[in-house]
Amino acid sequence: MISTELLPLPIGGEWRLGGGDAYESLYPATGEPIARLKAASIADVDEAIVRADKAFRTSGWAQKLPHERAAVLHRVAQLIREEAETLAQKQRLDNGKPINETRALVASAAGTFQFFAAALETLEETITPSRGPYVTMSVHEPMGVVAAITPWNSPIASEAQKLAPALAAGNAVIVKPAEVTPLMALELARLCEKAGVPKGIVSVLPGKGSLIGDAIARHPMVKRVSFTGGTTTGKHIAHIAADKMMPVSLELGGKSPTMVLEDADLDHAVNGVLYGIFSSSGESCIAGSRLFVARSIYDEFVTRVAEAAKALRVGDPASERTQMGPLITARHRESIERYVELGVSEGGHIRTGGVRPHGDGLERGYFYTPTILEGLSNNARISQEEIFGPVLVAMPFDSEEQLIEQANDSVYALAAGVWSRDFKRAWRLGRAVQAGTVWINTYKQFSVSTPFGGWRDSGLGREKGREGIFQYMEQKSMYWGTNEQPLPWANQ
Ligand SMILES: NC(=O)c1ccc[n+]([C@@H]2O[C@H](COP(=O)([O-])OP(=O)(O)OC[C@H]3O[C@@H](n4cnc5c(N)ncnc54)[C@H](O)[C@@H]3O)[C@@H](O)[C@H]2O)c1
Ligand SMILES: O=S(=O)(O)c1ccc(CO)cc1
Repeated sequence: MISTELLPLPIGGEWRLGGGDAYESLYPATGEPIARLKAASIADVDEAIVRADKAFRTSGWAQKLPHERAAVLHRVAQLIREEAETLAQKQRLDNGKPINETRALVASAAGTFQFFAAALETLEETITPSRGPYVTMSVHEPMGVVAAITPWNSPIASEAQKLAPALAAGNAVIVKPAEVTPLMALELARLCEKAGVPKGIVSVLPGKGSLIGDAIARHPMVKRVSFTGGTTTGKHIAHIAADKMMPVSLELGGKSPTMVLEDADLDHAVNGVLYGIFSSSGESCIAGSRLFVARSIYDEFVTRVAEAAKALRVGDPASERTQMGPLITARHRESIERYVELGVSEGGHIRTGGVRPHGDGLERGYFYTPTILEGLSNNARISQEEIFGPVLVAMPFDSEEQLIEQANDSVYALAAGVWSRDFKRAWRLGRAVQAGTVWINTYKQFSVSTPFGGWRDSGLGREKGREGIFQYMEQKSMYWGTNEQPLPWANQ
């Protein structure tokens, strides 16, 4: 247990208990409580937002010069690094990811603050070509109060990805973490305050999405929502945004194809396919959950992937040897089990996995074995719907045309992988596949300097990259008259 005390929340500049129901955050590896807190209430939502608006207008945060705000963000990055191990251990307890993964997430959060500090400090406004006796400039202003609504699968990284650019842009930020993983947002708010972000600029409101997330998105003072989560919730938020005429960015689900051609480096590809689907227990929006393999190498390749999947070390997230931890909740594991049953009822057969592992105390947590299904078409429901777990559907393909048609036959278009030694074929497929991110001879690599986002039901807008800061700014064009020449109606 991290603390037996109820954890206070930063609400409008004050750390106090939420006004909602008390609940416990559970360690997915054992089901034991690790923290207790009271969720935010609707009254907390209003208070946090009204105070955030005041802090935006009066605290001087928005008026700081870029290098001054950047210095504060650099301090946040430094504080994250100073507390990296404690944060990584807390993140492990909060969502059950193996410690090696949570260390990487914490490092990426620090890198994100550093990157957006640099993006802010080097941001240049534009002088546009003049078409008259004036100089025209395009400048950017902060929006006011913006909201970050995040999922449970990579909390510190998802939250830093929104908080850092939103703060860099000069806004006040309301963070709504997933109910089951509230700890990292609380830690980031604490570190922001310690680094010099004024009180009231960052509030954290954990609680039920349909209540607290919904109320935040609907609040008239919230000027933008940056949302990461499921497509159904994303569409709901898009409707709210349409009613308010509010810009919104949506990082949603995926069902990403990985394509292995007969000329691929098979050792490398086996490893890439495994990592693509089974790291983070498959609880990853960009999980490579549909595997297409050239028919001539299909049997050999899938046999190698299945053998390697069986050998993955599933277990204690605290151990550095562990490759796959538990799933987030018992309920989520049940949903994955139902999908696997559905796959079998649709005619698929389980090549490996499909069960809960036993021994070493694993029965206490929400563990599931790495699972591969075969014998299904790309039209099967489990080939089309996001499972968000360690379940791979393997399918052979006969031609590049058929491969592209099937890879693109999905409502999702978040990411894709191509494995081939032939540069021209890899290029052709990489260009033809519809996805926000394509990895060639690698998978699940991220860089904060590269834009990320999805097409179709996988989302709207892009996070990260230098342009990521513009999500949180309004654009303004300014015309400066340069001579005394009268306007057409002068003296009339
Ligand atoms: N594209 C990406 O970058 C990315 C990254 C990680 C996860 N995801 C997606 O996230 C999903 C898994 O996360 P999840 O189960 O937490 O998603 P979710 O949509 O259930 O919840 C995400 C967040 O939205 C809140 N929420 C839920 N209902 C809401 C409502 N009616 N109004 C406002 N807020 C609401 C939740 O409390 C949570 O904070 C998967 O679909 C995954 O693909 C996408
Ligand atoms: O793999 S995931 O944890 O789902 C994830 C989180 C954030 C991003 C965006 O950089 C991509 C993948």
